[in-house]
Amino acid sequence: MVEVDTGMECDRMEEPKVLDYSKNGVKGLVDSGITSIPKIFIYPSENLYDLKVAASCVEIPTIDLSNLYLESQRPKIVNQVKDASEKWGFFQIINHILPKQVMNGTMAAFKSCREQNNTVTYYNNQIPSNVAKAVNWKDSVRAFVEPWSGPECYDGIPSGCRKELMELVDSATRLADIVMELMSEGLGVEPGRLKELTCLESKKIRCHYYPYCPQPDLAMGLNPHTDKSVITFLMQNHVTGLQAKHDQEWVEVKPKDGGIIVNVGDLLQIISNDRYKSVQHRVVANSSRDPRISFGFFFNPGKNGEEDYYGPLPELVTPTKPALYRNYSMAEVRKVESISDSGIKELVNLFKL
Ligand SMILES: O=C(O)CCC(=O)C(=O)O
Ligand SMILES: [Fe+2]
Repeated sequence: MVEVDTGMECDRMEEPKVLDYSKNGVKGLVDSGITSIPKIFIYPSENLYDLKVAASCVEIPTIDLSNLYLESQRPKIVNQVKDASEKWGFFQIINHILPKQVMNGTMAAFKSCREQNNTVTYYNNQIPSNVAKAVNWKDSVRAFVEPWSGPECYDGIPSGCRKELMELVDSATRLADIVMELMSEGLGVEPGRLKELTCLESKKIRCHYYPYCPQPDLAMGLNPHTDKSVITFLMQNHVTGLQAKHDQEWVEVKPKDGGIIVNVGDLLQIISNDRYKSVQHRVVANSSRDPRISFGFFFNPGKNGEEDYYGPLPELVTPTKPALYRNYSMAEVRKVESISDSGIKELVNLFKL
């Protein structure tokens, strides 16, 4: 079963192929042998020009964490993280604490679950009609992990890879702690500052399966968006497709075995009072016969009360650099999230003063 909420007119949903799609996801359509894609996946022609933008040979920064605990090396690494977060909002870390066998093994387990059974519901775009250009060429599952939730929060994940994913989320959280320390130091505040704001406590997990697309120039794997999180970790298999926007160009994020892509979300742009930037990214439709697999781990503040306010860190607000955003509660963030999983700089625009 697939949940689709595109907010689009019904006539686009009336194609017979769409019925197949709702039974067994995008992968089901591909398995049925289609050679042309149903209309609901076709990007309107006025938006297609953007799909053609060639990525230049520029690459997102890669940061090697192997010498992190050598006192002489740490300032250099902090500086790299600061620079990448300010100028790119996107970087790849290597030689970190997550073993690549564990990451690759969990992605392989998810891939084989998608290919073997359909016992879970895959979701697709849940974005408002003014943003939804078309349904994305992918099948995804997700889990919301809150400080108060139990193991049932993983019920939406196929049982064949659930245990592996839960373990991976635990180790990724330990790594996020390290990355947030580096980012805090880069801002010139206490290393534990983001952790103290509970930014490691609430997590959203998305596992994506991007099947082969017979007409990749007409569809998108995932619409251009910025993440609403504080930070996001992305893991991807060997199939390319992810692109990040930098200097008005789409730059291909080349998969590195064992690498984890870190990106700044809207909430960190706000907390850092615009020092760090959330960055648009997208996934082009997969033209390779191999499916593209990716996991997104989104880290968010865990205090949800109407009275728990977040906003630019007071340490970063000065008479010459006043607060650029108002304070907000996570309840307000959740309201926006419940309407859209996607969108570009939605929270940044919403809380801007
Ligand atoms: O599949 C990817 O590499 C990107 C996923 C992503 O950006 C997201 O889920 O927000
Ligand atoms: Fe994203």
